[in-house]
Amino acid sequence: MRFLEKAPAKINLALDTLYKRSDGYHEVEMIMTTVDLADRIEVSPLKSDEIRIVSENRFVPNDHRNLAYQAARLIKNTYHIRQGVEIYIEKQIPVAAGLAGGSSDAAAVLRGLNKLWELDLSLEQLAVMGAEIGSDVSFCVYGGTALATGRGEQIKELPAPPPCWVILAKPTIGVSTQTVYQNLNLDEVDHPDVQRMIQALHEESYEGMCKEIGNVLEPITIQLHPEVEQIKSHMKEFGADAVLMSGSGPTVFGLTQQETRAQRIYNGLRGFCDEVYIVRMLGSRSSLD
Ligand SMILES: C[C@@](CO)(OP(=O)(O)O)[C@H](O)COP(=O)(O)OP(=O)(O)OC[C@H]1O[C@@H](n2ccc(N)nc2=O)[C@H](O)[C@@H]1O
Ligand SMILES: Nc1ncnc2c1ncn2[C@@H]1O[C@H](COP(=O)(O)OP(=O)(O)O)[C@@H](O)[C@H]1O
Repeated sequence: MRFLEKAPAKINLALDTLYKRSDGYHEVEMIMTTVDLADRIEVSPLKSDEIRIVSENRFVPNDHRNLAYQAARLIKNTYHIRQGVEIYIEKQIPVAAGLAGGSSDAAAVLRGLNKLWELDLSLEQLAVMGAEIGSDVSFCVYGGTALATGRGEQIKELPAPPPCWVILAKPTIGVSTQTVYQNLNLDEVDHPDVQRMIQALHEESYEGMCKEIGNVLEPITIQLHPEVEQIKSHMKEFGADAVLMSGSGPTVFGLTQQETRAQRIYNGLRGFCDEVYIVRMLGSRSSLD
């Protein structure tokens, strides 16, 4: 018996940091939503008692460094499972992009192994386990749209954003989340208004959502990698209604409600950037079923 799970990428519509905690993490307020660019995860039982990672993507580690491996090890040890598992990862999400690819793979493994080993755990229980692997894994267990607080692991469901096209453009640089956070000076932060973004989502206001997007990590990554600013400028020139970097970057996303304009932005950006995608927001949690 094998189980297939979709592992969608996320974007941060808002990312605010409140203060640095004594454990070294930042207390955050983030509005996250999944998009239909997804890895495909397949979990199947092995006769030998081992965790085997299989992926054709050369940027994805096939050992304990893989977040999918860590998820399998955690659930296996917690519930004293003696059976081994092969985890096949078909990678579609660019790696180290600010799109939570690794976190979403880990979340998909938790969901998949819950089924394979008939553990009958709730999403809440899986999300608590996910937080041990990384700050974004809990959100990825649920998918959909949510307010994430704490260091990112406290999840509160929000209404789906108004329908629109999302153009993703990833420059050919990798960004370390840790480095970006290390360079953040909390005294110089221009805070987005997360409450007004939540209100815009409740009001189903596309204009409100575009107005309130903001990410305190964006200026840090731009300072380290000025090409992010260039991509932002191009997206605006080609007609995106709102443009923001996702997470710690370097992927930039642009929003539009018009399909022809989305295509124009996509075509225009392909001249500057190798990895460009047109996607839709998945909206609500049920899209993972
Ligand atoms: C910034 C965000 C926004 O969605 O996304 P990405 O750019 O990684 O996609 C995430 O919160 C990233 O989550 P994740 O990638 O799971 O990070 P973790 O492994 O937990 O943390 C990596 C490092 O980032 C810093 N970190 C992370 C989260 C947080 N709230 N405060 C922090 O200071 C810490 O230095 C930590 O050691
Ligand atoms: N399953 C995985 N897919 C992608 N990257 C992974 C995975 N497991 C571990 N990693 C490592 O995690 C780091 C961050 O990757 P990723 O999750 O794609 O980015 P981000 O945290 O920016 O959203 C990379 O350096 C990569 O080597």
